[in-house]
Amino acid sequence: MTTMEYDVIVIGAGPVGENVADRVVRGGLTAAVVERELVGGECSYWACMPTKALLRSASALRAARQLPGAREAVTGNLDAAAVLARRDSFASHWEDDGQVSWLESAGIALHRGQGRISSARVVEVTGADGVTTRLTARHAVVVATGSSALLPDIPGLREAAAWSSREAASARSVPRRLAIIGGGVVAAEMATAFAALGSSVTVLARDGVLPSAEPFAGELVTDSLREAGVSVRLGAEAVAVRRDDSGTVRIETAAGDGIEADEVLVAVGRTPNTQDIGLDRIGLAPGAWLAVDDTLRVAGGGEWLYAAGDVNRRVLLTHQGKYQARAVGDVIVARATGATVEDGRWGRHVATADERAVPQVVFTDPEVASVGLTAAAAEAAGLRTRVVDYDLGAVAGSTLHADGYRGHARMVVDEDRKVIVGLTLAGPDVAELIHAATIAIVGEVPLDRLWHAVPAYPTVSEVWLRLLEAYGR
Ligand SMILES: Cc1cc2nc3c(=O)[nH]c(=O)nc-3n(C[C@H](O)[C@H](O)[C@H](O)COP(=O)(O)OP(=O)(O)OC[C@H]3O[C@@H](n4cnc5c(N)ncnc54)[C@H](O)[C@@H]3O)c2cc1C
Ligand SMILES: NC(=O)c1ccc[n+]([C@@H]2O[C@H](COP(=O)([O-])OP(=O)(O)OC[C@H]3O[C@@H](n4cnc5c(N)ncnc54)[C@H](O)[C@@H]3O)[C@@H](O)[C@H]2O)c1
Repeated sequence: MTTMEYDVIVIGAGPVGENVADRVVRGGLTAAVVERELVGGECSYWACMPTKALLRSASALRAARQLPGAREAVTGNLDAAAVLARRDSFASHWEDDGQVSWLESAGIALHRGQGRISSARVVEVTGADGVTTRLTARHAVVVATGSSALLPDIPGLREAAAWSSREAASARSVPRRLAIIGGGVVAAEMATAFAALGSSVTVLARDGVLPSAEPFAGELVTDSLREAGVSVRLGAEAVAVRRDDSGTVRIETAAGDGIEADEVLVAVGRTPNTQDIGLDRIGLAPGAWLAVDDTLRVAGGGEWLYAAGDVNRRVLLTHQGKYQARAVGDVIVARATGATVEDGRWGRHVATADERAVPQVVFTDPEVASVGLTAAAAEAAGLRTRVVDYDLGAVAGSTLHADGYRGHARMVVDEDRKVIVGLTLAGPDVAELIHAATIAIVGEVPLDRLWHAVPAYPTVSEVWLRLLEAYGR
């Protein structure tokens, strides 16, 4: 068996693994990434990029239709084939040569195949040809293997060839009828996308729509899905699924209803890609999420083992995973070179923003942009809070932005420290507004000082002033 040695070995070349490797190479170490599918991972080919491409054209069309003058210029409907073609290009036609070239230019070695840890600091890579190469790491092994769609234990689901988010994101055509099991982020975004593309969509949202967001966000998205013709069944639970000989899928609910569809998408969360990566060889449980400390070192895994991105379950988002990648890359370099490790709160080598300052944008209609804690999460965390709500449609900038602009804003204030701990905006085009709130939360900017951060007139950002006025000085 061929053996090769590097300073750092990263298993998984998704957005997180690529960034870990880049960071350690920039720090002067050598690095190899191991990838069994496409360099770029879930995000590039089956998640963030293709799904946002599926949503964007419909969003632009909606925006034009909300404006007299522009509305009259829109003469047709969404061209589904053109949307799918644009999506194909954003998924790089499911080819990774562009990302492989980037790895080469960054000085990162690539080993294609399934990576498995065989002992401390040793990873064996089995390629498609069955040939195994042994890689040894002088300093660290980083698990960045990501996650896969969870298939719940509903009888008949597997046999019915249910779609996961992968099949939805890479769909070759638009099903006439699409049923979706789940009400979270994937379900809400894909219901929005496929309804706009022409599917007749039914959502079985057992636990509600966007249940982890502020309640008003889920309510606004539910209303708009229903206006778009989607059947949103709150509280409905699928208990059996069957595809008949004609290809029709029949879903039975706990309440005894039957729903027919041409495809069924299951979107009920994720499971870690740790089943077959050799965890049993080092005393860890295969198939489990990998718990890590703030420097991303795996609990019980030895000082050489780290895990970053989805696989450690801290936050299942690309931008947070890449933030972890920068921290873990830098801390590996620091430990390898004997430099000081800055692992205090907000230190260079920790991912503490994961705790309380995570931004997320859900690209539904309306968009839901949030950062930090919801009112309920802040209360559960024991904070003494005050919640301030404001009608986003009443801001001058919003009325200009679109006729009939509908939206809502909520600010959660920690009353003991007089700082914002959470902010949620739901409304058309709010995605680009959320970073101001992230800065306010991470910077722990006191409300008294925020009064001096004056939003420009007439923008939607004036909601900041309105929220402060509603809070009072
Ligand atoms: C439908 C959908 C839409 C999403 N949209 C967004 C969004 O808009 N914004 C956002 O921030 N996040 C979004 N996410 C989440 C985002 O996709 C993930 O957080 C992100 O991909 C995690 O990156 P990662 O590198 O940790 O894992 P992954 O992207 O899953 O990459 C892991 C890589 O490791 C490889 N691998 C696994 N095991 C092995 C092994 N043993 N050997 C070799 N290679 C291996 C895999 O093939 C894969 O390439 C979305 C997720 C889904 C499902
Ligand atoms: N725009 C974005 O940022 C974006 C978009 C898509 C996905 N993502 C990421 O991908 C991850 C996965 O998304 P997801 O939507 O699969 O998970 P999710 O955790 O957002 O939602 C899953 C939903 O399914 C429900 N559920 C669980 N088991 C169920 C069952 N047996 N039957 C019916 N409902 C059930 C849960 O209550 C939950 O509401 C998310 O954590 C998210 O971070 C992000």
